[in-house]
Amino acid sequence: MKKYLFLSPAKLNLVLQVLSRREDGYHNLYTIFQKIDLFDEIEIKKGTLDFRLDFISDRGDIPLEENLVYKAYIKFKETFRINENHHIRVKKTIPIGAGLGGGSSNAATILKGLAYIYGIDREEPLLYSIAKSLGADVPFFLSPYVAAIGEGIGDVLIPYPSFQAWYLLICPNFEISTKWAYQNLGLTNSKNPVYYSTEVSPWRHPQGLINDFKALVFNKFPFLKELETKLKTFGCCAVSLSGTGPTIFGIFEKEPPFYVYETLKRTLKEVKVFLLQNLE
Ligand SMILES: C[C@](O)(CO)[C@H](O)COP(=O)(O)OP(=O)(O)OC[C@H]1O[C@@H](n2ccc(N)nc2=O)[C@H](O)[C@@H]1O
Ligand SMILES: Nc1ncnc2c1ncn2[C@@H]1O[C@H](COP(=O)(O)OP(=O)(O)OP(=O)(O)O)[C@@H](O)[C@H]1O
Repeated sequence: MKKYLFLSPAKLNLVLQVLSRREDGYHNLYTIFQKIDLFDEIEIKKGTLDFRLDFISDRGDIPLEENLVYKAYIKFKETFRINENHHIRVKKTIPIGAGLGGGSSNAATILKGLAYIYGIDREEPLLYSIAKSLGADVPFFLSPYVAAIGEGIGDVLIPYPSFQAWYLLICPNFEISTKWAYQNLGLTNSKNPVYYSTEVSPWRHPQGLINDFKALVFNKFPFLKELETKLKTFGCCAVSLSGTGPTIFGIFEKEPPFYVYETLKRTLKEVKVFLLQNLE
């Protein structure tokens, strides 16, 4: 029985602008995605007698039918007519519902992993269609890009440079529903995006790191605004919210901020703190 191990990375939205509402209930975006070195582990055992999913997470289980790993697995098997069974083990490290795209990344890793195992080209358009049907963030994780501009619902990808940085993440231990955030944004008019050049990092851009969910989310959870203010006092060159939150990240360009990391870990309660880098 053959066993394969895959890493499923998290993302940050360095920039997230919501431009217009669409007929299908989704929104058109201009976002900058960045993959970072925080990973879930996914092990796939091929040719087992039955199917099994072991989901190891400190937040408890997710009902099988709702798990994006299972959804991706079933869609892959149906599309490519695979009859074999598998045992899948997912070890979560990426906090769930944190704005880090963990579920979307797991789905894309299952698609990429099974494509590898069954010799299907990673560029196969059917893989992209499955990815899009699973969620707006999944195509980015399926793509080979470590950083990309996402347009459309986030699925139209243009490669973007992966600028070197240290990312200090603070992840409060509650979830923010993405659906709730989009529904409560109250977007009435369409707008044009602020475009970011590839010449300088987005945090060196004159407009800084725009995230259109900040006002909504900070208003509902003032604790996040406090975290942002605290991070700024530690001398990072920019601070923002990832996705619809609740993760707040600070950027340090030159030295790894070990002291700040240790201080925040020691003094903040009910949060997880990570010191990470961009994938290259
Ligand atoms: C917040 C982000 O993570 C930023 O990258 C994404 O925009 C959300 O991506 P996702 O979690 O993969 O989103 P999905 O699972 O496809 O959609 C969850 C809900 O978010 C809303 N949604 C999502 C993406 C988008 N471009 N417009 C939306 O309005 C929809 O109400 C949808 O019902
Ligand atoms: N394998 C999975 N890992 C994490 N969450 C999953 C998974 N499968 C389903 N989910 C569900 O998806 C929801 C969003 O989880 P996820 O960790 O992807 O959130 P997120 O990082 O906020 O996503 P995004 O930034 O894409 O909006 C959770 O409420 C969770 O129950």
